[in-house]
Amino acid sequence: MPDYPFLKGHGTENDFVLLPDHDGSVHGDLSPDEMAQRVRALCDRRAGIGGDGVLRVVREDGGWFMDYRNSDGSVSEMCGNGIRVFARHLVDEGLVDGSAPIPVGTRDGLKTLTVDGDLITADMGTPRVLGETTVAVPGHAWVARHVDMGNPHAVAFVDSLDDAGHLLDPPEHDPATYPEGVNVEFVVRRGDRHVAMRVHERGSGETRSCGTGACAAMVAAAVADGLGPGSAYRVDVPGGTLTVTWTEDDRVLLTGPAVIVARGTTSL
Ligand SMILES: N[C@H](CCC[C@H](N)C(=O)O)C(=O)O
Repeated sequence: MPDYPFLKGHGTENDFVLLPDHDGSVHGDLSPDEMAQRVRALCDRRAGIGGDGVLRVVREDGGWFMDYRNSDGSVSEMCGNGIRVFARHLVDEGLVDGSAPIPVGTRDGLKTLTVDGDLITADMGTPRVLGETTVAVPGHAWVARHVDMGNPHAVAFVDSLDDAGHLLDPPEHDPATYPEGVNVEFVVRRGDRHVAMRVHERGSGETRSCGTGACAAMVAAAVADGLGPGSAYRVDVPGGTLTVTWTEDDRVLLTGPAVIVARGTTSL
C-alpha cells in the first residue's frame, strides 16, 4: 500500500484524522468494509494515529464534501466539531476564501461555516426536538429528551456528571427509538443559560467533546427552561467550551475553536 497524506486536528479535543482525497483516487475505491478497517486502523490510539473519527476531504459538484466516519468505522450523518476542523483545513490550504461563508456538503445536507479568527461557527440547521425516552448506565436510569441534529441524540439531565459512571459501554437505550444507535449526553446546570456535559458517542465511545451533542444539550436545556429560538447557551465539555445559539429563525449555530496540529503520510 503506497503512503498517503493525512492531517490531525481537533475541536475542543474531539480529535480527527483528515484524509485529503479530492478526486477519490486514494480511498474512494475501497469497499465499505475496507474503508471501515482503514478508519479503525487510523483511529487506533496505540498502533495508529489516533482519533475519534475520520474526515475524508472530497471534491463534489464543484464544492467540498465531508465524508465523516466514527472511530469504529461506522458512518455518521454529521459531526459538529469535525466540520469546523474540516473548514479550518480548507482555509489553511487556501482551498476556500476564509473571509466568506464556506459551504460544506455532508450526509445531512449542506452546512455553512464562517471563520472569525480562532473561532469557527457552523450553521447546523433546524433541530428536531422529539419526545422523551430513557437511558441507563449501571446503577442509574434517567428520562432523556430525544433530539435529532441530523444524527440521533438522547439528552439526560443529571445531578452530577459523575453519575454517568465510567461510560465504558454504550448507555442502555430504546432500540425502537434509536435503531441505528444513539449519542447520549449527560448534562448538569452551571448557571443561567450555562450547562456542562459528558457524552458517550455512537461509534466512538466517551469523547472529550461532541458538537452535535452540545447542540442537542442546548436545545433540550432551552426547552426545559421554557425558552426556544432566540436564545444562546454556553456548553462546557471536558475538552473546552462551545457556544450554541438557537436563532429566531429556528437554526442552531455552533461556535468553537478548530485547530490542525499535525500532518504527515501513512500506509495504514
Ligand atoms: N458519533 C456521532 C458522529 C460524531 C459526532 C460528534 N463528534 C460531533 O462533533 O458532532 C454519530 O455517530 O452520530
